[in-house]
Amino acid sequence: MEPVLVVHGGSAGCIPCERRPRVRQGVIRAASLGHGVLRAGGSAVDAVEAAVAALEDDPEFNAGRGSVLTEDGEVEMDASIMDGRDLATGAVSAVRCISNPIKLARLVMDKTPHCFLTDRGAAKFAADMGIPEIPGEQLVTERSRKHLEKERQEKGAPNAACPQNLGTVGAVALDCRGDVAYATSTGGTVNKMCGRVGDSPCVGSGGYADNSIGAVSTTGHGESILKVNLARLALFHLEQGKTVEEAAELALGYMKSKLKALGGLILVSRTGHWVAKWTSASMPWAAVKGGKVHAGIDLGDSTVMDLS
Ligand SMILES: NC(=O)C[C@H](N)C(=O)O
Repeated sequence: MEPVLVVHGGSAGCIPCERRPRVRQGVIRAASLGHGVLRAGGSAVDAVEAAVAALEDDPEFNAGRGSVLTEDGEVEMDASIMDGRDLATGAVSAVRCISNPIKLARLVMDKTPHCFLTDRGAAKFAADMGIPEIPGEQLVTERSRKHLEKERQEKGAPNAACPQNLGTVGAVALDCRGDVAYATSTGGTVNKMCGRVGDSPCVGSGGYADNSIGAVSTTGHGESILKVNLARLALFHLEQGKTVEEAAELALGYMKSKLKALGGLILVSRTGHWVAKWTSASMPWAAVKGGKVHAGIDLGDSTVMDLS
């Protein structure tokens, strides 16, 4: 089976010109890294974890370092991962002071009888697993501080139709054995209440993976994505015989018509067809398949180059 790896860097409004090359490089680097895991014979789960961990380490994205801040000026992160072979899943929410929430979500999947740990319990589990605690400040960037400041001044309630929270990250993969997986990680929405949990750690909303259908990772207004179970909805349409493009369009279209909410998703089918689709102004994405890297940010700006 020809392996496929697709990543996204979050549905967004307009991305300022000076950031675009760094954002573009970030998604291409992560997709190439994840695809390298697949080429070396690694599993889809290992590949999506590696790709998302790379995006968490990149301060350009709203996940790990670079996460947006809560109303208290702190970083609280959510993440989830799923293995399409057996529907095994691991998720964490409201975690602080660790570099890679996606690695903790993976450990929840692999090492506990549970699917989802939160807050204090997740922190204790991280310590038990030997994950180093880092000062929360290390996750905070100048950009996220300014973003919170601006949001406080504007006192805007999160607007479903106008996503400004660039950067939730996600990956989907199909490996050489035909197994699929997804991973999604985020700092959530800027100025969110302490303890707010979004869609990203919720299986069925922030992502889904099932070997008999495919894998999907979503981004956008979390409360809306939760209400429509966006990830599972997209896979439902695929299961019903729609193409990956149609399934993505139908799921995002439903969320838009029902809730006036915008977002985006990446999807890979069990047969290796893939799509990156969004209804927001932009969504950085990159895909690697058959020696080619495809990437884009806005509608109609996608490029293809040889994998180096
Ligand atoms: N940008 C995002 O995708 C935000 C994320 N879906 C959340 O609401 O937590």
